[in-house]
Amino acid sequence: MVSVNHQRVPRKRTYLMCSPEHFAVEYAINPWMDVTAPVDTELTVKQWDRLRETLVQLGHEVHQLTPERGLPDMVYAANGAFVVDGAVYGAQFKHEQRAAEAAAHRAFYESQGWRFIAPSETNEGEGDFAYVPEAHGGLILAGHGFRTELAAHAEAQEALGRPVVSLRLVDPRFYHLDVALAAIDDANIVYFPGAFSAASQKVLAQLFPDAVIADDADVMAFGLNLVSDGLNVVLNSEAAGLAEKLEAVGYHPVPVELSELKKGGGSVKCCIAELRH
Ligand SMILES: CN(C)C(=N)NCCC[C@H](N)C(=O)O
Repeated sequence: MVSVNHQRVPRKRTYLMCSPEHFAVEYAINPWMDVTAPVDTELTVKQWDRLRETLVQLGHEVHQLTPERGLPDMVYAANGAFVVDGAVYGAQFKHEQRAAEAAAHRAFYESQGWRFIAPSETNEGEGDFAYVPEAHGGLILAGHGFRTELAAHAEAQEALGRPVVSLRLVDPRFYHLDVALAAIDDANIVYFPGAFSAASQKVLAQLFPDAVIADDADVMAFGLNLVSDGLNVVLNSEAAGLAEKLEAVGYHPVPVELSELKKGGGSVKCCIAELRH
């Protein structure tokens, strides 16, 4: 691949994470979860700590949500809400096993003085919503097909006052938008076209002609489940091919190992909610 000399500028972020001390695979609500596969809790906590330290070393602020016993998926903090311009659109989980997580997120945001909008439609927060602040004046990309209902996209638009572009996910392995698409800076994205319907692929190609296009190996390695500050892209260490593609266009890949959390069907992004003032 040809190396391009782009001047990428990082922007300091504020994140929310939730420690995996109660993480386990006790039920299977996505194709990646296998209740018979053992999880090493000590290693999970170690890998998660490393991820948190990586963000802090990159200069970001990381808040923590208190994990609750009996909510083994609470570590996937990105699913609890979607925050844009200081407003918080709360989650309403599809599966009852995760339903109680929504209240914990709401309590966090309300205790910190954020403007919280309670949802009446099923949606899984940043799992299915991404924000690209400088694309077309500030665009919300939203996934539906497996978890978040289409009606939640309209509700989010009313709650947050930004245009929402609905994208249909068609492959159950990529059941959340954030497995198949990520903002890599304030104006551009990386995505795996095969996760989307043909019409949604056309929409993405029209809106983001310069997007980085990921392949099968990238998405299967959970590479797109990343967080970026505009320069540094923190992503699963298994996604070496995607790291190379991003480096070739001027980003700085920061690989982290998250093998244990992949057993629950998530990686870097799922563990990190962005708090956007
Ligand atoms: C990248 N993804 C998919 C996320 N945003 N969240 C992971 C959620 C995993 C959880 N076991 C579940 O199935 O809900």
